[in-house]
Amino acid sequence: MKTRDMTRDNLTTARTLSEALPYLQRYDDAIVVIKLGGHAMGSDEAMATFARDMVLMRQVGVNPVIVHGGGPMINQMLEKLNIKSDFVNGKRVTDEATMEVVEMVLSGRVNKRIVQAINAQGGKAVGLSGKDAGLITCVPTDPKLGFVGTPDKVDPSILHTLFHDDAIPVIAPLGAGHNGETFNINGDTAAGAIASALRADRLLLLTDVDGVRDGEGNILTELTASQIKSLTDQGIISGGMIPKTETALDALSYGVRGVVILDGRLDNAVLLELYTEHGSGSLIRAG
Ligand SMILES: Nc1ncnc2c1ncn2[C@@H]1O[C@H](COP(=O)(O)OP(=O)(O)O)[C@@H](O)[C@H]1O
Ligand SMILES: CC(=O)N[C@@H](CCC(=O)OP(=O)(O)O)C(=O)O
Repeated sequence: MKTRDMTRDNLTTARTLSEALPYLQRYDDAIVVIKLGGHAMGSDEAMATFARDMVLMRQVGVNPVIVHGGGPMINQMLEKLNIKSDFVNGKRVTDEATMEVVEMVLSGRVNKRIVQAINAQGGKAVGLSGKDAGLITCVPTDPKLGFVGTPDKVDPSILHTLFHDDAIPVIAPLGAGHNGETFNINGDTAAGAIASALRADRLLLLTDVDGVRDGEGNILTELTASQIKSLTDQGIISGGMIPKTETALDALSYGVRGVVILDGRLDNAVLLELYTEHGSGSLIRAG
């Protein structure tokens, strides 16, 4: 994507959609999948800025698809209900009671907060989960993780219908099982599966760090598959960063053009990545 005289300054000082719009080149029918992690969801003001960016992208012809997380919000609700929760390699061990809470929190409060924020900015957001319209069908990831699912089949036809109708899909990371179960999918994994099925131009993983760090704590602005493997083997990539880098490599192997792991708490994080010369965060490309 090229920039038309877009700088960080004129983007972040634009107060209204119409002030920012002239700086954004049209990019018709590009598909950009954005994973908004729970840690990247900030105040109502930060959510409004994110929502404004989504509406701007749609206005210049891009089809944004938002896949959200909500791990911290699930934790809060589980705590209130006195349900203990453990993670293995960044994935929540999910029994039946936990699954119920995960679905209520993700498909309910978290999904609708994003939908409402986008609609308040003049967009037409539609909230759904992977269970709607056969979007994501799952198989169990590992019997030890309970109802944690790995996407087995993704049918993105509902997303094309929404694009055609000028709508912005907002997707909660849940999937249907082959036997009527509900599965909890790590948000990054769900975003990667959707980006792959859509052959997206970009997958952006928004989180609470400014990229992937090496052993000395420096941000790696570009990363290769072999660096990811070596950093993971050394334990430098750990916890919640594991599903992100795994997702990046999978998505690239399915034809997604590039994956960026970046700080979603920055103002205009998505537009700065897509429209400024240097972008931000860690870019992972094929090859
Ligand atoms: N090498 C690394 N570089 C950067 N962050 C890392 C690394 N290894 C582990 N992390 C951790 O991964 C976290 C991001 O994952 P997670 O908490 O699951 O985010 P989100 O909720 O946004 O999906 C960071 O806050 C950081 O603590
Ligand atoms: C299987 C699994 O771990 N699912 C996640 C789904 C939410 C998520 O991914 O949220 P973040 O992106 O905010 O971390 C969970 O239960 O927390």
